Amino acid sequence: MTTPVLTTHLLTKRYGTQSALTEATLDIPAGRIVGLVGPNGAGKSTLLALAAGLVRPTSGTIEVLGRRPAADAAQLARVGFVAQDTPVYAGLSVADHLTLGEKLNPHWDKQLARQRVEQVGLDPKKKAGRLSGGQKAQLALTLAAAKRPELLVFDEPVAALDPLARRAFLQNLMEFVADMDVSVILSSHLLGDVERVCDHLVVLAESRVQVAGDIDDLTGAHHRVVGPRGTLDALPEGVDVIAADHTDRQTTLIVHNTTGRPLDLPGAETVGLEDMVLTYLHRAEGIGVPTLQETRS
Ligand SMILES: Nc1ncnc2c1ncn2[C@@H]1O[C@H](COP(=O)(O)OP(=O)(O)OP(=O)(O)O)[C@@H](O)[C@H]1O
Repeated sequence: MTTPVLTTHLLTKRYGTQSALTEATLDIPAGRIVGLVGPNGAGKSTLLALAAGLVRPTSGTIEVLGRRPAADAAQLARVGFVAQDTPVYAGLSVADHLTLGEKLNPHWDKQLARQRVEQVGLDPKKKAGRLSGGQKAQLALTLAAAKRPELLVFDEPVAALDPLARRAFLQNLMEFVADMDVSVILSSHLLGDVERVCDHLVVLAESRVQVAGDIDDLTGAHHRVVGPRGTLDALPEGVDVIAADHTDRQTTLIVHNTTGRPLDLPGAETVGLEDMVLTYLHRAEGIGVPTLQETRS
């Protein structure tokens, strides 16, 4: 069996009295492109920093590729991490970055680095400070990729990019991931991007994991059920109500069917990824399901 890419158990990180991540329990299989979504301050960067070994847990456990994050040089080499602001050295040229990468990384893939720079049209002589946001993101991806990691971790890789550059970057990332046999975890505010690129989802809000799993499984297991008021009060065991809205005559529920069997309720229809995620985010904020319609307008 392949080692999971990320496992956490009751993982908690506090800064003083501020809870950044609370009792997160996750088990993410290898080979996925994982989208980590949630509002500002939800704990996404904290989870990624814990995975990269940049910060230590307050309590609970975390393993990345079966080992403690940043346990030693060998473990560091297995993970490529690109922080939120796609950090590059403004005063160094693109070529200088590749030289530095080669010096610092034992498994540096010189050919891959050179090829990618050429393929995405970066001028090796250009100083990184003069690159556009998209080009900086491409350089940061190249540096992380040429380490030949087993896991690439990106904190909001496309946040600074315009829609076209974003699409190009994500397309390029997908092609490259398919070629390289690498797992990816990326955080994003953009559900459309996550839907296009990712096959596994973690929703964080209020420092807690709200829901996690393979996207196809999750969207197949979340349903909107509408029925006359009073008829949906008793649901089968394993069908959890995520949100409920009642009018005088009618009840609308969003349910998570955890039974593994088809949901046998009249009028049930699956909800899309966006509605599912918004339902969890509203629930975390204590807002009911009726706002689903409002959020669309
Ligand atoms: N170094 C720190 N010191 C104190 N508090 C911190 C620190 N880092 C994060 N926090 C707090 O922890 C919480 C989670 O922050 P985090 O940066 O992980 O959220 P996020 O989901 O990545 O947010 P965003 O989408 O805005 O980047 C926030 O309330 C934040 O203020």
